[in-house]
Amino acid sequence: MSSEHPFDDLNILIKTMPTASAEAVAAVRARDAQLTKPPGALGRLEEIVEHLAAWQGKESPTIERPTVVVFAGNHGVTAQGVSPFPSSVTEQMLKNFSAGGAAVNQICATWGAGLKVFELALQIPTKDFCEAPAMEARECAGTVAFGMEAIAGGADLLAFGEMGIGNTTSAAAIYHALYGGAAADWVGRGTGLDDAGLQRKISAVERAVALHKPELTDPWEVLRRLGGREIAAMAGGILAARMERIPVLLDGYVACAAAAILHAIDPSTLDHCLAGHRSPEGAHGEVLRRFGKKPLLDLGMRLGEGSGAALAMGIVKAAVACHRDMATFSSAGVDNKA
Ligand SMILES: O=C(O)c1ccc[n+]([C@@H]2O[C@H](COP(=O)([O-])O)[C@@H](O)[C@H]2O)c1
Ligand SMILES: Cc1cc2nc[nH]c2cc1C
Repeated sequence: MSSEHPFDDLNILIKTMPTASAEAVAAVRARDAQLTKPPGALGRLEEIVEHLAAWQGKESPTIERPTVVVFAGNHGVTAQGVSPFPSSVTEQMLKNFSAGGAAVNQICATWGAGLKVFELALQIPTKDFCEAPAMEARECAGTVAFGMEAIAGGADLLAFGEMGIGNTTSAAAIYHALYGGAAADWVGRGTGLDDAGLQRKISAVERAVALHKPELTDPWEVLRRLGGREIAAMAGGILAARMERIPVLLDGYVACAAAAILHAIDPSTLDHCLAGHRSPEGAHGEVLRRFGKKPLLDLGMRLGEGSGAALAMGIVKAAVACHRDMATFSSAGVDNKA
């Protein structure tokens, strides 16, 4: 980050993003027409392969190193009584990820996907954004940059996930700041708040957005004031994936708050992303609608940790396997339609 304003380099990078390969999509469509099935019969699996080809820039897309990257952070806003779980769970879950005991470990193992987990200064929670900006500008931009570095390792499909007690309050505040309406439109029960807790959470989001409103002129400022480190790092990861032409599967309600920051800067920043799933938390469905993305899965999952996107990796792998390995009408001696 060499520029005067910590986010200037990111804005410049966004202006140089690669675009989709129309040639690769045309090649996929040509092969698809020869495969032993009625045209269009694999439905969205066909669109998935076109998406991968467009963004990998490959006529024959590959999923050899699917990887889930999870970032973890702690949140000062938990002081407002907005989560039923204590902040200690964030670090304890990191140990659980390392030991292979979390849900996302099992889902990744099922598909042979890699899992990388990064903790972001868990001992120093972000500031309570009901009282002050969550992060300093350099800290926030530096964490976005950390997220960009974290994708190194040769992945050909990425999903970004998070762990952070209190972070559904941060995500709700980001959505309320970006999209307006009432705080209650964007707030859900997170890990299972009761009615009184839900009212505290709505009040916290209302007060935070009202406090910061005059300064929320730029989406990066929304991230800095109302976000968390894991949300900043996911935004960096999504952006770096785009620069490396790696398609991304978006996870749930919290992961999409990172995507929403990028989308507010320039909607085309999410063109390389598919929505992995829809979480029942808050208004995730409405957020995906604003992105113009239809989720691959809708299984009532509201866990976070990248689990919904990780599960959708299996669908994506199957789509690629069909495209790559199905026989053609001529190779299998199957009569094509007249
Ligand atoms: O991503 C989602 O759709 C989602 C919905 C509800 C909860 N979570 C997870 O639950 C944690 C935050 O919940 P909370 O109630 O502490 O704000 C955090 O670790 C998230 O990964 C995640
Ligand atoms: C136990 C637990 C596991 C999680 N995984 C992601 N968020 C979580 C929140 C809790 C509380």
